[in-house]
Amino acid sequence: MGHLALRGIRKSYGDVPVIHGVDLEVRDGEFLVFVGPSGCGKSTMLRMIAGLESITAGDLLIDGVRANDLRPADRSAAMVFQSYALYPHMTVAENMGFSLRMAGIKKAEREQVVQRTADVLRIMHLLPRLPKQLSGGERQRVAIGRAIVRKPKVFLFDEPLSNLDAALRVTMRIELSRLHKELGTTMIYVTHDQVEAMTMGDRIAVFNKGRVEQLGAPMDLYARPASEFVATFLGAPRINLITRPTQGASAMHMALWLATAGLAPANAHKVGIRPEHLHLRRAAHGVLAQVMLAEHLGDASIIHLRIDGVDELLSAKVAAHEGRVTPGEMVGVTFDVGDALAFSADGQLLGNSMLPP
Ligand SMILES: Nc1ncnc2c1ncn2[C@@H]1O[C@H](COP(=O)(O)OP(=O)(O)OP(=O)(O)O)[C@@H](O)[C@H]1O
Repeated sequence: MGHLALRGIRKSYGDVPVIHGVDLEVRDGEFLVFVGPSGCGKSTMLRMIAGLESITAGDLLIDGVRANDLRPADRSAAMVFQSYALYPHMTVAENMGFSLRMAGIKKAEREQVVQRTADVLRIMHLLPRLPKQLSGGERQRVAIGRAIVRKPKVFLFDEPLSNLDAALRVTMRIELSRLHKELGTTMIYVTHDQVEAMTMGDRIAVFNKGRVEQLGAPMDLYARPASEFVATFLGAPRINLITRPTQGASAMHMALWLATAGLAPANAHKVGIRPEHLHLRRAAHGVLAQVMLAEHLGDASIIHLRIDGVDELLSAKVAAHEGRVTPGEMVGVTFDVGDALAFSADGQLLGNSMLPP
């Protein structure tokens, strides 16, 4: 089992509160991602679960048992860090077996567990090596192996892939997802990378300034973000936000607002529309825009557009054939109003007049 309940968790450093009351259930066997911008408190939250930071107020329950005052070693939670923290003078096999040795497990049994774990992680060939003889990705696998041998109820990952290059990060993402399926152990994974969050999590908790802003399945959060903050944080390029035009706004700003916010509630302050929901047409169709920059990615293009009187550029993500435009060119922008999200002046998703129920 590996069920966690966080009830009203708060954390202050001295007089400074950094976690303002988090309530969260982590299901047994779930892969839960904590995501959010730098400084929002996700690492602090993870470290409180691990027992590396004290909990100022609230209750942490692991399988129904209050764990606030348990020592890290007694929580059955294994943490994997961004820096691998391997013992440099020990071989991979010794590193992986270290916690078992400390627990007084006999050599033969230790070796068996290490071999089996190395097999799962596909690092059998690395067992005799020293950490300095490993690549970054291999070191990270060993660090994970060292956590697995302890058979914890929950794995805690603190940005484990951020020291790896882009290609290796993709490979390790897939590896970790496979490992999660194979082990079926509860995992909590901290990252500021929304792609990792979207692709790895069964559910995502989006943190903002020491609070959980929204919790849910990745695609639900993407399609139905509770706030402007969540809408902006998930998705790259980021969602386009169009502010309600005030008196004296340009005709094109008015046209853009009416086109996107046609069905929005009367108190809509901003409308968001994702780049993949914008389409480019000839200038006579839709809202008139000028191409400022075209980024061709091969399979798709990101087109940055200026609309007369609108401060921020809009970005459109279109198929390569649709993206054959040149800077300076005038195009028409169209979209399906059903794809637009309306937000109130305080950034909350409004009504659902534009979304299917
Ligand atoms: N030991 C500490 N003493 C005082 N303040 C701290 C301490 N550790 C963290 N903080 C503060 O608590 C807040 C949350 O920090 P935390 O490291 O949890 O953020 P994070 O979301 O994990 O950010 P990052 O992605 O940059 O690691 C920050 O404002 C940080 O400055």
